[in-house]
Amino acid sequence: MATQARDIPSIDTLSRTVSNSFDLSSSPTATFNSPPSSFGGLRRVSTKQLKPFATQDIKVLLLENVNQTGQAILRAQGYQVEFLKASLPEDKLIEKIRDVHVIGIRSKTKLTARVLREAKNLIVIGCFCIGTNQVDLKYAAQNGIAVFNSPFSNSRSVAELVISEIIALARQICDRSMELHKGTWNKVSNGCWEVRGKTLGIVGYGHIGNQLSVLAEAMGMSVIYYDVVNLMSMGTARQVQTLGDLLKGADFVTLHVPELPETENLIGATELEQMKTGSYLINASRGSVVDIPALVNAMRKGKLAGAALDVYPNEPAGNGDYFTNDLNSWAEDLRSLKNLILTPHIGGSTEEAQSAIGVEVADALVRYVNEGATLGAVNMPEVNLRSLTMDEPNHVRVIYIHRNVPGVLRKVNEVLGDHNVDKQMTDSRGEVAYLMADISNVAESEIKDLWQNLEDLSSRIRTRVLY
Ligand SMILES: NC(=O)C1=CN([C@@H]2O[C@H](COP(=O)(O)OP(=O)(O)OC[C@H]3O[C@@H](n4cnc5c(N)ncnc54)[C@H](O)[C@@H]3O)[C@@H](O)[C@H]2O)C=CC1
Ligand SMILES: O=C(O)CCC(=O)C(=O)O
Repeated sequence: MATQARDIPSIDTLSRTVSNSFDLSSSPTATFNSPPSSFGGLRRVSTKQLKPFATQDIKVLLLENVNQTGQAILRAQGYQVEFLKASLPEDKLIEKIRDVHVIGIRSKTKLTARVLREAKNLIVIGCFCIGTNQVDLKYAAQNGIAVFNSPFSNSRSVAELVISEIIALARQICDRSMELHKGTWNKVSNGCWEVRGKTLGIVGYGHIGNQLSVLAEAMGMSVIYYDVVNLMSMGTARQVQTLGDLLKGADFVTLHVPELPETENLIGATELEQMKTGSYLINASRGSVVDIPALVNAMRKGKLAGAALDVYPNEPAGNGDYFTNDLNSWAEDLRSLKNLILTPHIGGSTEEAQSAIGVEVADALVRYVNEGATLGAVNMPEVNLRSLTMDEPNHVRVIYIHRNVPGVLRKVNEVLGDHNVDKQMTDSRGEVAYLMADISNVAESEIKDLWQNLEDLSSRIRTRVLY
């Protein structure tokens, strides 16, 4: 287990001053941590803003043009926020990540074990997107770094892009438009179809697949779907038992699965061969899901009448003229194909989605940094306690992320034992467990010892004491 840098500053800087207090209506944590109904309804209390360090010492690095809404929330906390429009190459990322407590990324930045090993101060990662395949989630958890994402704020945007592509492919709109841009009038109906009455096959019937299902039926399409789990159908959609059944039955096949070892090249030469002649393929999931040379082949042979790709195995770090063979060896082949829509990973790129994602992920980061709450984390157990209040001035919140091995709780409670444990919650996820306890009557002079005693336990991954 790598040794992490310590979260806690010297006792001299451990001030008990609560410089910002909020009442229930203005606290950034109020809606999240309001007392449960078992506490007798909503009591108007002043929640205490907890501090692991002075908030202005928290360094945040935001990459990939994270939306302004997210930046504003983080800056309002007083954190130091550095914002960059593009992602960084690995060497530059390693240089920068050494210094920061929080990093915000989108789908491009790869937070591998090699990068995270250098991130000695990092406590939390915010993926301002749905996919988290770009982060080594296991390594992060084993090293006490929580990861948050936005599980559905851009689902609708992706579904709407796909709907537009279904019609655009059926009518060859992009080719006609490109021709006319070049001055050529080409009025044809050959190979152009209505979508009404056609069958849409959805692979991966999650948040995006569901939205798409409803929209497609509203246009008069029949919907079939394939998923590795049994799921309730929307409307009159029908789940099929195998991918082969879906490929054989659909006029349009659209992919909405996560990037996993099992989904790599999910659609290759064999699967393309199973599709109906003259059908269409759409991929707005991840570039690894389709074997692109096999797709080029299927299109050249006329097996497919068209395709739309939004995602690619290698994507550029930022905007510019990068869609060439230097990045992906088959880029020129793709560019030469007819009725092939190529978009630069914009499925989730709408004002609505990006602004909602900015708020959702930034809020989760603030809750985690300031209060230790892991609700919504994708790699840690979900743990939360109601907020400490201003009526509890000598309370501290202990967060102990540890290896999930027998006997830890006994040892932790021995350390906490001289104090009153007001509330405590612990949960585990695989090899990692997360304990949160609010303890009372802690003198300022005791905080550092408390922290040190927990750090000295052999099961420790990371200790934070918020006060
Ligand atoms: N192009 C873009 O801008 C965007 C792309 N995405 C991608 O779309 C993916 C799907 O997003 P959501 O619908 O929100 O995810 P989700 O998690 O709600 O749904 C994914 C579904 O795929 C199923 N699945 C997993 N492995 C499968 C397999 N081997 N075969 C068939 N089904 C399988 C799951 O059971 C689940 O129902 C994301 O993981 C992300 O990679 C997401 C948002 C934007
Ligand atoms: O907007 C982005 O950068 C990524 C969108 C995406 O692929 C996701 O949300 O998983």
